[in-house]
Amino acid sequence: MSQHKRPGEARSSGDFDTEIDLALFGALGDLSQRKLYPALYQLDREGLLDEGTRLLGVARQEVDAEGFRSKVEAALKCHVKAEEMDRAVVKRFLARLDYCQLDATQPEGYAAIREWRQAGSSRPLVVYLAVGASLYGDICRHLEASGSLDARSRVVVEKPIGFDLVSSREVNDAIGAVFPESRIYRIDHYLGKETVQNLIALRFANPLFGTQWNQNHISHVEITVAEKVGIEGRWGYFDKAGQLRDMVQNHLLQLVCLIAMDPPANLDADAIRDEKVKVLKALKPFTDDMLGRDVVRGQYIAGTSDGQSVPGYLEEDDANTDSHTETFVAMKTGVSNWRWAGVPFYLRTGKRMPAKMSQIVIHFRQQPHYIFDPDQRALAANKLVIRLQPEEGIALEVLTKDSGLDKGMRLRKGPLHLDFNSAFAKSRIPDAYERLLLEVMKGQQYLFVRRDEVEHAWRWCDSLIAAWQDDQAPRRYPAGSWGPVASIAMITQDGRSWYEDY
Ligand SMILES: NC(=O)C1=CN([C@@H]2O[C@H](COP(=O)(O)OP(=O)(O)OC[C@H]3O[C@@H](n4cnc5c(N)ncnc54)[C@H](OP(=O)(O)O)[C@@H]3O)[C@@H](O)[C@H]2O)C=CC1
Ligand SMILES: O=C1O[C@H](COP(=O)(O)O)[C@@H](O)[C@H](O)[C@H]1O
Repeated sequence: MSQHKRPGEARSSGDFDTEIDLALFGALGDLSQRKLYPALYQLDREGLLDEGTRLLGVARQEVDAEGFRSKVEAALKCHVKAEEMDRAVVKRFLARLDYCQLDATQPEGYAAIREWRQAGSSRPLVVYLAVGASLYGDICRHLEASGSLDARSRVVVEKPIGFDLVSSREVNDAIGAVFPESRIYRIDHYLGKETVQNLIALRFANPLFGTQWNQNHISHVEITVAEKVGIEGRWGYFDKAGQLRDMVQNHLLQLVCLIAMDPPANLDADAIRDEKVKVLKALKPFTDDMLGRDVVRGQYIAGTSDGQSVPGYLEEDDANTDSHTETFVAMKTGVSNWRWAGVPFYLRTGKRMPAKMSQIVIHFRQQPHYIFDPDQRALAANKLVIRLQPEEGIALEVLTKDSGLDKGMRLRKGPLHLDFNSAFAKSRIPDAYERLLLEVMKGQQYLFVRRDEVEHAWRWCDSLIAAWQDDQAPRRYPAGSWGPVASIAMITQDGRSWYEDY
């Protein structure tokens, strides 16, 4: 592999082993425009796209190659910061693009993909499926039947993989009938986030944490993934899913895995994924009696966001006013093994919360014998706050003596803070999709989800969904609040509270 290039400089052929051709299905959709083109452009700007790399956009709309390039350019203008737009790189990036109009369910158009492949070099083909999962099977089959694939072709698929365990198996079977597991890249974009990756470094490179990371030293773990946005025109999709399927089954459970897993033998994809699967298998299943106590479902009603009035979930465009779909979920769960016995994991995630904020808080146990002011006892435990977004960073809350002659031995809480933006100010923090696309090009799978992970995650969620069948409507919470009051009661019943130093 060669040296890293300067921004704006493309890699030349033979430089390294990430030369690919990319066929992007769903090329005119929201994900492609908001995330994939900006990420690919940034990779090009960083000199990480090989000179010969080409992209074929595939969608149903009738547009010629020039029209397609104009749409992609517009997407870049909209989603890349003005100061990061480099005209020469934009020109080079657009020149890589071509377009193929087809209905992915019909076999006819696929010959054009094979011809596009044959007109290129012998680069491996990466097929990115930025379309609904119901199309994955057809696309894989038609690609194979048309002779567009070879033994090096890879496929990238987006979440959600199915709707439950049974449907996820159908989707995985359909992809697996064409691609072996070693060439399937299931995206969970949280795994591409800088701080999420840092969990591995934090836990396994620092002996300080390695020795403390278990039920002897940790009292409980909190994970909050709060979103400020509402449904954003996605009611049709979201109402069938709900926040449990949309966020917990994938992103939050991946975070639980990275926090709870045992050290892998090495950094190979399967070594890491084997450890994650052990965590998923050890997650406490839900039983009926836990529903009222350990799980809170919520749905937002009208409220405010950034000082503006916003509608409730049932008043959003296309809404069905009877819907019981949850836009918020909080739960107490656990990992039933020696490392984590008796350590609750409190999870919560919701739409239309006051802020976009994702963080993990590791609460360490108190000292066995306390010698300071009894009034300060509640203070006396360390917390490790891992901030995933925004303002990525890690802070360890430690206790020191308050300064001043008149303070006696008063304790004061303060953070040892590593702010990624200022600590690594010279380098831009890349978007998750940049890293994930680069890893696909390199053929590295450690940031992607293996089939058994998806299925164990569904099995656990299915146990909760089954118990919900007879549950009453979700609890209401005003848009712009931290969720239903019951989610606060859920944690306070254990003598704890959600960490609020946002
Ligand atoms: N948007 C997001 O932020 C996220 C999306 N995802 C997943 O990514 C996938 C795509 O989502 P999103 O971009 O939002 O979806 P959109 O509905 O915005 O876009 C869908 C794209 O698929 C194309 N398409 C649909 N049906 C066919 C067909 N029969 N033949 C050919 N092309 C077709 C559409 O083409 P045309 O425009 O020509 O009709 C369009 O380009 C979904 O699986 C979604 O769950 C996952 C995480 C986040
Ligand atoms: O996968 C999804 O994630 C987004 C939240 O992602 P983030 O990177 O902005 O935290 C969520 O809004 C969407 O509903 C869900 O499908």
